[in-house]
Amino acid sequence: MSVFTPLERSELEDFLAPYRLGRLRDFQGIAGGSENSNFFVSLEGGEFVLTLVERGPIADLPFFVELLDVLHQAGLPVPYALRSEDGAALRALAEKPALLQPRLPGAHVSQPNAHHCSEVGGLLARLHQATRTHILERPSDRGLDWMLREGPLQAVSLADEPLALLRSALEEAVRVRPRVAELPRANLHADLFRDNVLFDGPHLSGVIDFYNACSGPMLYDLAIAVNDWCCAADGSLDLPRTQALLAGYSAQRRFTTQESELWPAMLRIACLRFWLSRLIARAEHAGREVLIKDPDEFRRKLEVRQQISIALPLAL
Ligand SMILES: Nc1ncnc2c1ncn2[C@@H]1O[C@H](COP(=O)(O)OP(=O)(O)O)[C@@H](O)[C@H]1O
Ligand SMILES: N[C@@H](CCOP(=O)(O)O)C(=O)O
Repeated sequence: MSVFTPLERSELEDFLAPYRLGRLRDFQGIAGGSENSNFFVSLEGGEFVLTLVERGPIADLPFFVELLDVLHQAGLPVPYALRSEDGAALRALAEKPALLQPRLPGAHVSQPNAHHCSEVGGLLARLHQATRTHILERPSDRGLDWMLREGPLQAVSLADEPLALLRSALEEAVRVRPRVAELPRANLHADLFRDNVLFDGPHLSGVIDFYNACSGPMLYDLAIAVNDWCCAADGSLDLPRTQALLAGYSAQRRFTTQESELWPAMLRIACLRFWLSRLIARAEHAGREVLIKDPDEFRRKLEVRQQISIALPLAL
């Protein structure tokens, strides 16, 4: 599923005129994506992506626009919102909030190697460094409070074995919460999976889909990325890719002792977050034509994260 709101050429032309980017050459709906309607838009003035925001935290769109401006100004390859001639970043099309952004080059990498992971680690550290001194506050709507609220609700539909795993993950989340609150913070992407990163050859050329972005502990963002980019087929951590991602990150920001101590727990918390959100999405969208991601992928990852043998590299 991809385009929830089809567009007529004439309404798109009217919408695009105030950007002063020349005539519309072509446009097409983008097949990937599951939340919003996205279109590749080719104009005389260049290549763009139009997003119609269909769901999610619509009231927080000004936060996303501001964060992407900050990251763009810091030189990160992100899709900031273009302004129309009267300065508007957020406009409306087909009665939906609409944003026009530059189209970033590159393609998704489904089977990353250690080099890709090193680039992702470096990018994530730059994102954190660019925001940590002036954090734009936005609590995550999928943070620890949410996990502790949703976890017990999902528990009722689980068999004994996954239920025991879920209970122990929730108990750990309660135990470590006060220490997590003390970790160094910044703005987080909070969903830095392979399908949100573009590579142009070996070069990381884009990071997209900031709709989970929030403020919070940097270690959480790192755990989310490692859990997607550095896994073997059975969900366990692949040593060369994990070390490469951590080294790419720590080349730009040193880890603290507290982060090192909480690293194993944080990897499990990051599994819990996506296990729960996928369980909820599966129940909500059953039978509908919406991409449903497998919750059991993160149950398996959580199972194999009970023992963590790869430590955070600490500077001597
Ligand atoms: N700025 C961009 N530049 C290039 N491709 C993009 C851009 N924004 C989105 N895309 C493409 O559109 C797809 C869906 O975008 P995404 O933001 O993940 O949608 P959704 O919010 O619906 O999940 C991406 O996988 C990517 O291929
Ligand atoms: N990358 C996630 C999807 C994004 O999370 P959501 O809570 O916004 O649906 C995944 O692979 O599950």
